[in-house]
Amino acid sequence: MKTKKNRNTLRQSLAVFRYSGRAIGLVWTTSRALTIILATLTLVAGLLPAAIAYIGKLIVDAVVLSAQAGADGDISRPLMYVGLEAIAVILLAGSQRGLTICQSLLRALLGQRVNLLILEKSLTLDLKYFEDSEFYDKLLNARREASVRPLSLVNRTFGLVQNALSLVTYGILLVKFSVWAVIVLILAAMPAFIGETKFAGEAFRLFSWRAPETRQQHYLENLLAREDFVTEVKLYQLGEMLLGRYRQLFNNLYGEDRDLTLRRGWWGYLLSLVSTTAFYLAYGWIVIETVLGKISLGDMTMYLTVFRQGQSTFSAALTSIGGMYEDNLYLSNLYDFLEEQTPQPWGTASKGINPKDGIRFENVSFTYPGNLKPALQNISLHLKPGEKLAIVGENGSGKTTLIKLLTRLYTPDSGRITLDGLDLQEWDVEVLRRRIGVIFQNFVRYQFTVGENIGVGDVEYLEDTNRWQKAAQKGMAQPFINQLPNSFQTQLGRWFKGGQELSGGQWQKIALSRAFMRSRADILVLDEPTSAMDAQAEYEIFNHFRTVTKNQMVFLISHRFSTVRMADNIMVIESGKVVEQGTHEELLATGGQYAKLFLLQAAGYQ
Ligand SMILES: Nc1ncnc2c1ncn2[C@@H]1O[C@H](COP(=O)(O)OP(=O)(O)OP(=O)(O)O)[C@@H](O)[C@H]1O
Repeated sequence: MKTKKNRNTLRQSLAVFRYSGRAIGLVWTTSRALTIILATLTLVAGLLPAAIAYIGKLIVDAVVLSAQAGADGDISRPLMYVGLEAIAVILLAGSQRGLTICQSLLRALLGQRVNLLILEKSLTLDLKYFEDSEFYDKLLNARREASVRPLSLVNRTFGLVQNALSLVTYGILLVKFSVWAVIVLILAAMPAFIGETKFAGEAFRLFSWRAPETRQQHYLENLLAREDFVTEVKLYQLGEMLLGRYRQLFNNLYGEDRDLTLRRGWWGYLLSLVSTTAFYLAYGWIVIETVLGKISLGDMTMYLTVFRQGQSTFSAALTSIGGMYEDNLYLSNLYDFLEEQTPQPWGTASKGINPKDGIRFENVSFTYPGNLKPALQNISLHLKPGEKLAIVGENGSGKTTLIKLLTRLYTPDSGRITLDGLDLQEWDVEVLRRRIGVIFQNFVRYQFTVGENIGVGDVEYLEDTNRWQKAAQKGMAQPFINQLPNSFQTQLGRWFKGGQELSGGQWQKIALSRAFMRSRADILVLDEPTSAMDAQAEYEIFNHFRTVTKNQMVFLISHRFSTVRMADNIMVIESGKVVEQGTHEELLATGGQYAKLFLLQAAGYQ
């Protein structure tokens, strides 16, 4: 039982090195040359202190010998040793300076590398991961300190190797004095070593548990300090309440921090007393042996150096281990994130079986992860090339979800969606997405120029001013863009110098133009494209709609019936199910849900 416990404690302590290998691997792949230099300098810096201590002994012994010989004494030998020590000290200083330079260079390279790894991984992940709070915690943990922790671990690992080398060589020098002294010193060092690893582990667990609270804190900071929230925070007078929550979170976290810091400091001090006492007992022993004439003055000088430096090397090693554990555990978070399972490999098809078939939904059902109620149930529809479909339904009926399935942001739980006769899953997702132009309700307002805000609709032509203009014309954005100070070159948003803010409707025109920018796309998805536009703009879009989307299949979601009428076919959904389908005239004639809502809205205008 006891041995098992001991083994566990040992394993826990050795876990310090679990991620060191990976961190070194990361450094190795980041810059081989720097890793080799770092390793070499570490070796030199680790071995030289013992060599210097030994030369010190040679100096004293040679001096004593020469002094005893009086006037005939040999002065050249002690002086040669002094020269040798000077060279060793110069080398040591050089290697330490070299280590600092390597670390500075690596800091920049490694920070960039790890950040890139994290961002590249984020790109491969499905939308569902970003809606999952646990995943966010992982992402936050990985991104927090991504630029410093890996290098810190490498520095500490190498630092520890350097300290260990020094301690081992000190040990070798000391063995000559007494094996027992070495054994006692090692045993006396163990409690401090184990204590340090234990507290460092605790610090990490605290750090991981806290991810949700830290995320809440970041969120509150954002609410209080970002321009998109500030209007509402001021007008609803939320400032004090939000600050109160922020303070409360800090106080809770600080309480835990303070406890751990105090315990760690107190125990660290107590346990290090054990090793210090052992050190000084051994030191006293050496003094006695010298007085008794059992060892030379040179030996005593050497042991004196070994003890002084051994003590400080040992505490440096302990500090390294303490920090290393935290770095290590940070890396475990990072790898947790990087090794998050990516979705199964996507299909590879770039062409369908029957290009004239268009899009079909066959009995498609879908429930969001974590929800009980399906968002869509048994949806079937068919859209031939060039046809326009409007989807109508009350809030939460499943319209946007249908679009998310079509754009393959989510995968149906049952049934299938085909494009040109081929299941969406079989399509190469890049090819598929190139065929779709889309504007969502919560489109992104990039803090870029007007032109780029439209250009992002087709990154291949991001900077193509001709295409910007054509898209802006289709999206009804051209007239107001012409009035902006720098036309298409006007910087938008307030984050960067000279940025202009647009109105809600103007932004929507930019977003609509962005969808039209994807002129090669034959599927256009418009989720509430005109909800913020004035009546005139909407009327004009309505008039030109058929011409500008002539060859495109269009999915149009709108609560405005004036817009809905643009479509060939209208589908009414309720609680995730299709309840009516037909042309505007057909649905009016049926006198169902559509007719009811249409008449309701029309009555509002009379
Ligand atoms: N990311 C999500 N995770 C979990 N549930 C979701 C998510 N998005 C939507 N839902 C749920 O799925 C249902 C359908 O939502 P959807 O966004 O498709 O509605 P909608 O018809 O587009 O509504 P609106 O007219 O308000 O835009 C709703 O009950 C909603 O609560």
